[in-house]
Amino acid sequence: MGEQVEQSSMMLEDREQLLEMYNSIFDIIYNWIVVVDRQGIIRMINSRYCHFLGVEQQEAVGKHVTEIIENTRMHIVAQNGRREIGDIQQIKGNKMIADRIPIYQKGQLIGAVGTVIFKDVVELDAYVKRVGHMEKELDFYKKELKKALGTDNTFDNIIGTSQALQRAMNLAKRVASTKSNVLLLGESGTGKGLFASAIHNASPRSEYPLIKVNCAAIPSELLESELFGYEGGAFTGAKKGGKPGKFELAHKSSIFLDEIGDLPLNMQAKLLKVLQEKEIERVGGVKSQKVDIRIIAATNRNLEEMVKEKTFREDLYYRLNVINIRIPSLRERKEDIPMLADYLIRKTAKEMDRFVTEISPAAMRCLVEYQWPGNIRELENVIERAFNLVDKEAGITLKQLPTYLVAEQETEAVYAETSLKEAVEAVERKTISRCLNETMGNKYQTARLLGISRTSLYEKMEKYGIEVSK
Ligand SMILES: Nc1ncnc2c1ncn2[C@@H]1O[C@H](COP(=O)(O)OP(=O)(O)OP(=O)(O)O)[C@@H](O)[C@H]1O
Repeated sequence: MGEQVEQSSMMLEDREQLLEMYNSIFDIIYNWIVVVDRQGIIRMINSRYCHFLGVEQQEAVGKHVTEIIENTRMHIVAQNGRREIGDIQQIKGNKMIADRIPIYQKGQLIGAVGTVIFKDVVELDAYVKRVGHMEKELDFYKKELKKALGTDNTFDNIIGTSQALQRAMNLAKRVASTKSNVLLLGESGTGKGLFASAIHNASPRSEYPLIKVNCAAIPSELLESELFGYEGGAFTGAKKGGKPGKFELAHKSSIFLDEIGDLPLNMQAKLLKVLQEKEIERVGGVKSQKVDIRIIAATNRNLEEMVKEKTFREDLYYRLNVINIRIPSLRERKEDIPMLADYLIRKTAKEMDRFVTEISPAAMRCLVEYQWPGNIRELENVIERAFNLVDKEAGITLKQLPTYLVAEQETEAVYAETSLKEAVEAVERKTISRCLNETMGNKYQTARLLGISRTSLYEKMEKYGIEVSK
């Protein structure tokens, strides 16, 4: 008996909770809703609808629906039990789309529920079109902005299958979705910027643009206002309304601090404060503001050494070094060079609107053997230069590669996999370059040393694209 009482009181409690929940939903729902009984008396009406009608909820409930809502047919539906969907109803000068649905309980008609979905059909239509158009436009500009900022790269743009690169990529992919700060280490031109974009674009923050700062490129006296922004009148020459800094712009996004090793000590302290307090204050400002940012830092310097030498703050180093990814140099992954060269040739051909797609085996061999101190950026430059020298739709050969690059190779290595003609040309090219170096660019002496006429030397220099540096 006691158990039964307990059970039914629990059921009652459940019902009350359920009712309370339905009431809340009814009230917060975006649509405007009214419920009438069979006599057309309003039993429920949500506050949004009341607000539009300009009546109080308590005032409306209990009144006949015709007293509260113009042109209503709710009392008719509550009588005849026939649903009306999509009826146009004029209320307070607005055209509304009204749905009126009879309510039955155990087969008995007990009233009706009515909803009004938007205040004006024409406006709704125009609104939907406008929003759709704006969304498309926004998407377009987001993409364009990313392209313009060079931040539209994803992991698909990182070329290379070598183990060394794949290891770095796998780690980067794993950490992309986390909130952790990332430190990218690697020589200049290895792709640190590319990795930073790819990590950001694979993260939940990718809706917002990646903000880039090259710490080495901004004069130290401007760095603070660049990073933190300033209030109007903060200093002479300050913009009237002030200017947001890069940290502020990176709110909810990621900030790429390139060349972090070049950040002066005073700015290191300020950056540390941002990381600890997650707040920034504009130069000349009085109040601080919260920022939610993820830091992706990069450097080609040895930060550990710098910490030892006390030129880089140890506490900042640990904060930034939560995850560090070392990007291998091109020398450490020579097997990626052919694939990279092909990719860059295709990319350059597209950018320059040219049909060059081929590279001779000797030229490719030369690229693979070279030491690439400037890494992929240097490879990009070499390919772009070759495009400027190559005949219209011909392929790239040794002739279009810079002398320093070809001269570095052992001639045997060059002609081991090439045609006799190319091998002869490679030897000629190399010999001429060497002689020109020896004679410090003196063409008369070079021609004599080589036993050829000066005209012939000029012709060959032009053929091989050899230039004498002044
Ligand atoms: N694995 C790769 N695949 C394709 N392109 C690459 C790759 N790595 C780098 N690049 C390209 O090489 C160029 C140099 O890369 P990036 O600027 O990212 O190097 P970095 O390490 O940031 O250089 P720095 O230290 O000088 O700023 C860029 O144009 C980039 O797109």
